[in-house]
Amino acid sequence: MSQFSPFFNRWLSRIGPDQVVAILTELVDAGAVFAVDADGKVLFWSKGAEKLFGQTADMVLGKSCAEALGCDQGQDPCGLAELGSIKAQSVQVKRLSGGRLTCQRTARAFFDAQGQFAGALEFLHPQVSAETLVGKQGNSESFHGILSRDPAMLEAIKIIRNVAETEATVLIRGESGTGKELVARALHQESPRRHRPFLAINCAALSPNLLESELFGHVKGAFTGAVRNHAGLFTRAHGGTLFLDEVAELPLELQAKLLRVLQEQSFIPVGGDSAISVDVRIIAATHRSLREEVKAGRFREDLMYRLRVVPVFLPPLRERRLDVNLLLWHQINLHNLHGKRHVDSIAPEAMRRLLDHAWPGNVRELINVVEYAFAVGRGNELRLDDLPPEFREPKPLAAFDAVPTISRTRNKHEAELIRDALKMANGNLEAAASYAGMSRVTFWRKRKKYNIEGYD
Ligand SMILES: Nc1ncnc2c1ncn2[C@@H]1O[C@H](COP(=O)(O)OP(=O)(O)OP(=O)(O)O)[C@@H](O)[C@H]1O
Repeated sequence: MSQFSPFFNRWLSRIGPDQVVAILTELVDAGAVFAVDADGKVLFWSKGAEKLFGQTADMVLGKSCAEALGCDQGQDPCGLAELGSIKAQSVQVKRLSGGRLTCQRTARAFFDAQGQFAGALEFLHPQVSAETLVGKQGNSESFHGILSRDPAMLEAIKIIRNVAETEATVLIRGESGTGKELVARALHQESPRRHRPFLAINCAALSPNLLESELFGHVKGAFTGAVRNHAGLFTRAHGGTLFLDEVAELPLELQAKLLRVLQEQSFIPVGGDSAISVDVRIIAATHRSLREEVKAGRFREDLMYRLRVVPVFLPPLRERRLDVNLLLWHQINLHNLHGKRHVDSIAPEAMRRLLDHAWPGNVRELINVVEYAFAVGRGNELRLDDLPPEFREPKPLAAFDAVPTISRTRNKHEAELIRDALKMANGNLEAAASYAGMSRVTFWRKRKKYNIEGYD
């Protein structure tokens, strides 16, 4: 279905397309939008771009965008004409006030009827450093947007760093929302293929026929509705990386076809009669055990060995309590940067619930919980009332826990919270109190109460 109503064009010409573009780009908060022509000369420079880079439209219109932005990325700064689109690329741009600013760049090229590059639309927004985002957290680990302090995650990051330079096929295992796609993107960014496309597909999301056509493409007339040739993801990802999410859901017939690409770097599009050669690195991901799938006869053993040359495991968030705090503050600081509310502490009861939560949706769920808290709550403290209902319901007591009193349960959580906070802060009381969402005095008092020593 078209995204436009049949009346859109009429409405657009009544208001004026330039007005609409200017207003639309103003709605994109904290970001710069600009358009360039086929020679890379700036045609449009949004108010956000003026604010972000300190250069008014008068100063840059008609200049080359490389000059306007002061990009220092060599001869072909973008590669955009060749790639067609760029997503979340990290670039350094100059500010009129001096200094350079690291931005995330997303861009889309346009091509005329002859297939010639006809210009592009770009969106840049400041990439805030992990240090700024995690604020009080101190020595955090951030790798291409992956934040973690958990030893198992850091191990996974180490493997990714080492394996990125090679051509090895990587299989990422982890529950939904643990960051499998983020990790796959990081691997691509670290690899020599970083200037080529990174494409992703969820193998569970499409019917077998559609999936085959999406992956391998089809030729005109291959089936009813195939009115023109369609280049599949393997063709479009040539030279780059293809991320196959939920690979365990790939139907058996497509598993054979995938195995062939991995072995021979070639495939035949649907309805085609000749093989196309490609150079694509595969990163696959699954929340299931491929071994179990092989045992159940649902997955080819030979393909499993081809895919899991380097297996990487991402633990669920409930097993990474150190990360819950880190990611919470990361998200809070993101909202603090852009929203009206400024949160600088978390009420102890809220913190306890957050640390105790099972996080079935992992980091994705945590992101949503913070968004919820900023939408419904007010004030500088994030309180229990700001959390979604499932956090506020009283927790059922475990059957084997012979009638523990509420205060005993609470004390246990509180003591654990204090121990965790001290560990995270390497014994620094000020930082530990802030992790636990308590004032320094309360933290000190509770620490005494539970007789928690060390870390000084
Ligand atoms: N360690 C992390 N640090 C920062 N952000 C993270 C981290 N892990 C995940 N995220 C964020 O959580 C969200 C979910 O991550 P992602 O899509 O990579 O998970 P996934 O495992 O691929 O999920 P699914 O299997 O459901 O597709 C994304 O917004 C991602 O940026």
